[in-house]
Amino acid sequence: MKLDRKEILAVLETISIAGEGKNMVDSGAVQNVMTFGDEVVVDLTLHNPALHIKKRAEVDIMKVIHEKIYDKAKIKVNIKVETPEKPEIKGKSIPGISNIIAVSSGKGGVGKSTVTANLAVTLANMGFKVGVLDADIYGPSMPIMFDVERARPISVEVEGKSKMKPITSYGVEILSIGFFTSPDQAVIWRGPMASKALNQMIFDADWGELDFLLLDLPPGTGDIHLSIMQSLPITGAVVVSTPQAVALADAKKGVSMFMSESINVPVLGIIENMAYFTPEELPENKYYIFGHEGAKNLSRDLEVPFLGEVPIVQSIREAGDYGRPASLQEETPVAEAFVNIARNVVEEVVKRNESLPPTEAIKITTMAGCAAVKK
Ligand SMILES: Nc1ncnc2c1ncn2[C@@H]1O[C@H](COP(=O)(O)OP(=O)(O)OP(=O)(O)O)[C@@H](O)[C@H]1O
Repeated sequence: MKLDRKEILAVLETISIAGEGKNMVDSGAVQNVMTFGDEVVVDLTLHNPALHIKKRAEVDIMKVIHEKIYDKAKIKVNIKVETPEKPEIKGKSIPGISNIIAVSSGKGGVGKSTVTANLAVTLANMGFKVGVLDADIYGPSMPIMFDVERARPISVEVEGKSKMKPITSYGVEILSIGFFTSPDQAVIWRGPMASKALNQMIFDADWGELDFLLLDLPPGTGDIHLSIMQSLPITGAVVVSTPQAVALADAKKGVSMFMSESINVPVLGIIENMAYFTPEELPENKYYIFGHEGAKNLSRDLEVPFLGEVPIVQSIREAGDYGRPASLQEETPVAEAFVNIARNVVEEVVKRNESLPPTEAIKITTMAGCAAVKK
């Protein structure tokens, strides 16, 4: 059987590289196709070094040729990765902080702060050094969730400089924008103001050595996020969503914000909160009141890892209000859910650090009209 190069190109025009809109021929990913009898060699250039994207491209090419042209074709796919020059500036390195993980949600109220607090204590219990920076300027909730509402960070002298000392609770170092405002005071933060305050809480604080600094972002995808990501070298982002369609639509926007070319923060994965309701006394009974596996399906569609699910449990809400994250109650389904999520997050961070260079603070180049960015 003699394979025809043009026919091969035509079928490759029906598939695309994950995360790219155009088909792989029009996008320029297919550099060359050669045929020798029943053999095909496809040279592919990708811009994303992620292993799963390479694998998926290879599998798709083989499948489409086998299915549509010749089922016994011998196919070889040569993949070259060319990372495009990114519009990034070197971020100030933060001595001692190994990984900054932004926890975000497209929609408010989906449990982003609850997930951040529980993930933090779980990681700390696993032996990691963990900090939480509560950047939720619209409603900082870490002081309540960690029962340190009245605490005020003190200033300490570090190498001749005065630094803010984070508050420690349940083995986690915490700084919150809420420590500097009174609970009933409405503070209107503009992007640059908030990012200045956050910068101080990162660079002028005595965090010590941290394996993970979790950043509890405000909900949404506003210019405040761009300001924050412009000034901090974020390792990766985690997106929290509930399963219902309205939340998923916003989570999708959140993921695409991080993945957009101008922001380019790796998405470590999606966490499904309030995945199902389970009565404490009957943990086997699951009621999918907000829909079934919505966030899991979204992560499959967007080709980002699914990091795990958290049920709706009364004790999670009570523990949040009481100021002792629910996952501290060991050997409960909630604690197990967070151990699973924490393991997946660590695994994704390790993978990310192996496959990509350190994230630098991002210079936003396409922000015409955005109040947060001074040109
Ligand atoms: N899995 C859960 N089970 C029960 N209650 C939960 C769960 N997750 C969150 N909650 C509760 O839902 C409420 C909102 O959660 P949380 O404040 O974490 O949301 P958020 O997404 O951070 O909100 P915001 O938009 O203010 O940032 C809280 O009362 C919290 O205790």
